[in-house]
Amino acid sequence: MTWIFNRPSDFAKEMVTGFVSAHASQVRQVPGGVVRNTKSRPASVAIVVGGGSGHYPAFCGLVGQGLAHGAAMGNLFASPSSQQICSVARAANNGGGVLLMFGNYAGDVLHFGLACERLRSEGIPCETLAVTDDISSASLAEKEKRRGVAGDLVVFKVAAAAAERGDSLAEVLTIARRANERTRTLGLAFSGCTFPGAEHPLFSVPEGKMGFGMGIHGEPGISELDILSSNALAQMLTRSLLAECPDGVTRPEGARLGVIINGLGAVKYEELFVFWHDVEQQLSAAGVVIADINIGEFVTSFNMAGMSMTLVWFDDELEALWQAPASTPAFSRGSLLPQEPLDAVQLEQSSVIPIAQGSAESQKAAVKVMAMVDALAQTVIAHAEELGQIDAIAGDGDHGIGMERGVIAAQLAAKHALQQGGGVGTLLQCAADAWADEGGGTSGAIWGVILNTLGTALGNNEKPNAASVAQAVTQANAGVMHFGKAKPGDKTLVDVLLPFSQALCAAADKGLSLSQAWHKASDVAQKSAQETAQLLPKIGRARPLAERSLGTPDAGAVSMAMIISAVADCMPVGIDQGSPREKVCP
Ligand SMILES: Nc1ncnc2c1ncn2[C@@H]1O[C@H](COP(=O)(O)OP(=O)(O)O)[C@@H](O)[C@H]1O
Ligand SMILES: O=C(COP(=O)(O)O)[C@@H](O)CO
Repeated sequence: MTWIFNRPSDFAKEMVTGFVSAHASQVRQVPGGVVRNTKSRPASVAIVVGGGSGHYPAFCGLVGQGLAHGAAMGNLFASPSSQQICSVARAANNGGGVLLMFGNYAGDVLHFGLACERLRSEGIPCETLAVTDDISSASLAEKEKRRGVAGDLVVFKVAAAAAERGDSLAEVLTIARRANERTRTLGLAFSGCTFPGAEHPLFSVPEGKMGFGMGIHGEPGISELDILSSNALAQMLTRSLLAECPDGVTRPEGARLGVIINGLGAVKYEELFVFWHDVEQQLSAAGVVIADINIGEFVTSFNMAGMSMTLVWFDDELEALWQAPASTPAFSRGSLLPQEPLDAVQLEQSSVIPIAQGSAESQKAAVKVMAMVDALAQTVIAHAEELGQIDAIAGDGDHGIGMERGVIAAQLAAKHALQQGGGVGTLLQCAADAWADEGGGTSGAIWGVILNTLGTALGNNEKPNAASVAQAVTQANAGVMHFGKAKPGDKTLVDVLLPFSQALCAAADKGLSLSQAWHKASDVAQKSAQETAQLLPKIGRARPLAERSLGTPDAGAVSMAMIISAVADCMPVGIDQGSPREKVCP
């Protein structure tokens, strides 16, 4: 459990504020995260890392000279939003472009990808790299699908040292990719983690067992085994890691390796030292050269009991960059002359965007849309625990928490837009940004896209009708598929949104009123959500354990259907009249 907190929902924000004030000589807070508080080499590439909170020292603890220039921080186990990432990247930019780096998680990939596009459109050269060191999360043949865990540190550090020596953005990206290619991690967990104020652990491991290969958000491992002695664990992890030599290395004998023994939260340093004593013997017996060893906490899983072991297969350049000096709140090596502190600068403030006024008709419709937002928020909040339980079957169990955070923020932002005279379009767009910002994770990014597209399509002039809503939902679905790359049948919310949009279009074509069309399409959505139980996930957190999810519907599909149904309940059938029309959707 978590012992020290105020309001659970304030935990991540208060943690960053406390961290910054404790390390003010090295870092300063900006909207969305932290940046170095010391001057950087002018025109050098800025390394901006990030991801969910709850993984300290990832990610804010790794900001400082010789390592990251900035860290974008989301809520607990939820990626930061693209707006938060852009804000940190702008503050960290030294004029040499920005490399965004993160672990390969769906939410991070979506939000950092979007941030990269935005930064480029602002004229800031930008690239992304998703770290993929966790060998338990996908086979070698599909290594681009692997998750990023403690290897994050290695890839961030190598890239930062290359940026520090003056490499261009393209050169930094190349060396970071090589570091990622040559870094492998394997971990395990003995018990789950419990968030502040939560009554139950987010995930758990059966008593006396260990989740071999369990991920840092509790993604179920490859297998559940009886707990072994340190010596047996060392044999198992060393053997598995050495079995995968990177390209260009034919055998472990003689290879120079960097080793990281990483505590995942509740395991003590003393235990890690016992484990290392056993690993060292295994590595020596295998004939490798132990070029460097780090033991401690580098990427954690909040208060989960577990540990991981990372091997970095050095070449001369990687080893030199890894060994280059660095000084951050949580990771230091060598000695560095402290850089001058940054001048007090005008930092980007969370921008207050003026609310575009809606026409009288659209403002009137916005009142109804507000009632729908209230209703969907109530539904999500009431079912948050159930959504988390569905997500925990093969995912990470945080779908309910993330959706709850998202809808509460969306509700507040929508109310503000309505009070300021916004029409339907503005109300939905404000709700979209707030949802993406506060919800984070994959669902935050996706719901941000959905509401933004609906808002843009419906605008602030006309009263929405069956045809305009059907077209808007069709565009929203296209946006989600383009952005998230999920296809029908991949077991995601697309398996509800697509048939829903098609049914809505068909009903609008027949001339049904908006409420009639929505009710009809809602029935299709409910059925489609249940049908996802028969699908195997091909994308997202649940993919590595696809079989476990067979028989259980997809969490995002279920919440999507719930929301559609809550909106339907706000539309009494038969009140507004429709009339036959031209074909509404392509
Ligand atoms: N690429 C994608 N496109 C659309 N929806 C997706 C995609 N990946 C995952 N999802 C949806 O997101 C849901 C999980 O949301 P959430 O819990 O916020 O994600 P995370 O896995 O980041 O914690 C899944 O149940 C699925 O419906
Ligand atoms: O904690 C994380 C959240 O990832 P999502 O994809 O948003 O669930 C991740 O940032 C850790 O690196």
